[in-house]
Amino acid sequence: MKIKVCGMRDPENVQRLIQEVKPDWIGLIFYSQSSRYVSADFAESFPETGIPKVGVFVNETIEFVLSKVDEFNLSVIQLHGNESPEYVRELKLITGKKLWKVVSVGDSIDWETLRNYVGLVENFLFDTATPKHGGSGKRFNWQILESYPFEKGFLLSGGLDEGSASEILSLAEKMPQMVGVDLNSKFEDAPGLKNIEKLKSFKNKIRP
Ligand SMILES: O=C(O)c1ccccc1NCC(=O)[C@H](O)[C@H](O)COP(=O)(O)O
Repeated sequence: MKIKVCGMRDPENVQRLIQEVKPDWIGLIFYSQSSRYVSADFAESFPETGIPKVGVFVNETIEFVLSKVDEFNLSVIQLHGNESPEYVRELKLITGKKLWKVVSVGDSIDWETLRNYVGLVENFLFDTATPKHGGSGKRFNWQILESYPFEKGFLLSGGLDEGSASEILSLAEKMPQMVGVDLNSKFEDAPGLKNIEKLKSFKNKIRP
């Protein structure tokens, strides 16, 4: 089970994360209305981690995404808005990067709508629907995922906390397509500042 820690931006906090937690991905949020927004000023102070960086974007222009891919040496582009399959196809052609499409989950999911993305993205990421797009700290009803009809991998997200570990492992047993989890606000002392002890404890539970 892979781990993405999202919403990082404090250089010292990033260093501790790399040394003590060693997640599989580090998420940087390029959505200006997020309290975890990574502005251009961070590019120079952001340490080179050796861990793949995932850039999170919400309905951005391709030019903006390209500029952040270059500035921050991003490995993965996470699309967290209403990006169409046509947009995703164009971005994939231009950047050649791995793309993750976020599915904002409310009461149900229309699997047919997702079918158009299957050949384009590396993974889906299921997160709780919220007007702020992400970082809500709220869980959705994971039972909805049990009818997931694709072989395509996905990450689970939305309000995951230390107490979620055993339920996550049970879900992963039922769903081999689940490649990882995305951790954010429930592991924070302040927006963009992660609690390293909580993350270590969660990682030990999920990958003892
Ligand atoms: O975290 C944010 O502030 C955010 C805002 C707008 C779009 C995406 C955002 N976060 C991206 C993520 O992938 C989060 O990890 C995901 O939404 C889960 O967050 P949480 O519910 O706090 O665990």
